[in-house]
Amino acid sequence: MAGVDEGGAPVSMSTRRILLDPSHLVASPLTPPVSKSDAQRALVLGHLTGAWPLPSVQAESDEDLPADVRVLRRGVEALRLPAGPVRDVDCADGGAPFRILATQVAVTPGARVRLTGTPRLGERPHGPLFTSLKDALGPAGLTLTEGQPWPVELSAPTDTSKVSPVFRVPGDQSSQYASSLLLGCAALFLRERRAWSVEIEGTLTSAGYLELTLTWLERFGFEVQKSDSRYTVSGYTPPPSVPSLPGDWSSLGYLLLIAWKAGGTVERADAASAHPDQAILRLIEQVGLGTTPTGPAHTSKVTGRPAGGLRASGKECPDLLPTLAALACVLPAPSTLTDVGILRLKESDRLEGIRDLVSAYGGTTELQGEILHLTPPAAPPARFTMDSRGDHRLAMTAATLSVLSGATLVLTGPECVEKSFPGFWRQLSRSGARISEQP
Ligand SMILES: O=C(O)C1=C[C@@H](OP(=O)(O)O)[C@@H](O)[C@H](O)C1
Ligand SMILES: C=C(OP(=O)(O)O)C(=O)O
Repeated sequence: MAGVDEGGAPVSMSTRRILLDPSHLVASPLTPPVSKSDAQRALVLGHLTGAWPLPSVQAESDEDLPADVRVLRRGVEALRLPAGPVRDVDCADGGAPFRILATQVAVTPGARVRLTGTPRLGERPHGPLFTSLKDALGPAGLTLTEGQPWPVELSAPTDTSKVSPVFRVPGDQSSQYASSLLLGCAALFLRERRAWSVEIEGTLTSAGYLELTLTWLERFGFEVQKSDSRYTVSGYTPPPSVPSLPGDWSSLGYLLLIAWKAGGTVERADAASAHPDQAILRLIEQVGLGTTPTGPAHTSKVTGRPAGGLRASGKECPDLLPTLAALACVLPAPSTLTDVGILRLKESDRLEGIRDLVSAYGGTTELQGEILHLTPPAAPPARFTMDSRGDHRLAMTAATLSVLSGATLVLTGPECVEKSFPGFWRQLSRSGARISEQP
């Protein structure tokens, strides 16, 4: 969770500091957690179609389960209780869990839920999703009230069969609005047996995540028709088996770079995954690094010598941009990140976070509209410091840069990795990085 210091600079609310010494790396196998984006979709669809508890989430050890997956599971459990008093669900820092749950509450007949979260989650944009829910389901009796910013309290209608079956939502701030509403359409289709649609207005950002939602709907047996910017859930046939969950490609982004540096391997790198961050494979190839399958299935090693700079877009893979910024800091030429505006709306202002990290490492950035030019330092520093601002991706990016460069890192607020990758520091230790608490 992020706050600001006396001078107004963003800082982590945590005062815990660690020192990371990357000078004794050893080749070892590194394993990512389950993908939180895949698991959240599968949990909702498992709940709707009778696959509960979801076997593939049950199979994960609780200590390795991303906090966002635990949030979503708690929310669904609240919806499965008999109708009764208002239930409280703390969404912590989870953007997707909060947005997905808001719609699921709204489409669960008679549900009454009070959602809360961190101050940062409260200030991230949610208005267009709420407006869409109220426009479509308000006439049936949905009420949605917002605190300042918490709690967000929803009371769902008991009968939605008379309203027009369409949600309209803008696509430019977050794909999560459309994904959340489409999962809502699946719930409404199952109950009413009539087609429900999401109409996306304007351009859609992070489009790969809406594709991921479509993939999961299809895996669970839903038929979804697409025409222009309208997605319609129009059929359901139970699938022969409940799909399993892949490892997380966002987390594999850090691990692939660490494994490259340490000469180790990554596991659970499933090329059949539909996660947008699998783009990391193509993006590292761009600069001369490549993966080779080795040993057991879904295990790879990374080899190569970087040549040139990289270019990547926040529209395609927003969550990889911090990771790629770390790689860009050790490349022999400047790099370019495009469509970076979306990064301001994440767990922290990640655009500012990336620029601060590059500068702490001795590099420079220049922002031209939506394009960030990044130039690595002529010589790497021996040591750099960073505050995670409570943002898991900034914490893991800073650690990755430390490993890639050999520079010692002093990091404030390391525990935020819980959100997507609770075992990150353990995995890093496996590759020989020495982590100690700082007074
Ligand atoms: O749907 C999802 O699971 C996600 C969508 C993306 O967000 P936006 O669509 O808000 O860019 C991504 O950044 C986030 O980590 C997870
Ligand atoms: C932005 C992220 O997640 P969310 O939007 O679900 O909080 C993320 O994990 O980087």
